Amino acid sequence: MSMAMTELFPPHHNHLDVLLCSSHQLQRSVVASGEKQLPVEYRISKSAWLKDTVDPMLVALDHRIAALTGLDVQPPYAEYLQVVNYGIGGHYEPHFDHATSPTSPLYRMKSGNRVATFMIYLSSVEAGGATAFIYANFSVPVVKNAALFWWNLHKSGEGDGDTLHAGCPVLVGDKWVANKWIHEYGQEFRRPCSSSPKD
Ligand SMILES: O=C(O)CCC(=O)C(=O)O
Ligand SMILES: [Fe+2]
Repeated sequence: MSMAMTELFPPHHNHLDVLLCSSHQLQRSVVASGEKQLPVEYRISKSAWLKDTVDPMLVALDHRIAALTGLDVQPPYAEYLQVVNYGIGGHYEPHFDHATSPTSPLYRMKSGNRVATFMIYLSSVEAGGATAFIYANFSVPVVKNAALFWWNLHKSGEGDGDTLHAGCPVLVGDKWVANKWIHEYGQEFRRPCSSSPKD
């Protein structure tokens, strides 16, 4: 598994605060379960999906993500931005971002599986809330304006088990993140396939 961490904007810039205005759209988060999307006790947060048309900031953000990753993030090659808010005790237990079953609702976009995750921290927190990579054995603290990027799939298209990760419980504070999930289709010439299981 390879991962990159970047600073999307300098730490005290508030470019992304406009995304917090999505709060009126926030609803209890769901997860893909079989063919459905359901609220579950292992993901306690609220989230909202933001189309690029909501604010020009989102178009600029897409351009920044495309420049940093070299990937095509236009729909349907990537999902809309998902803004997530965790209160005290909010968490997301260990999971994969990619689909692990062929009947997953993640395939409804007809652009393949989630090849990569670009996750932005929109806030810091006073305590707790780190993103923990269970098998890779490290965790990333919540630092406002930092972003994480990782590949969920090997170049063969197989899921990478080392990407199992969790959002640890928030102990003090209010945690905001945004996810941009990038799909396999559209990236064929940007991240070519390989039949080697190691790539
Ligand atoms: O909140 C985090 O640190 C992780 C979030 C996450 O893994 C997800 O939304 O899929
Ligand atoms: Fe995740």
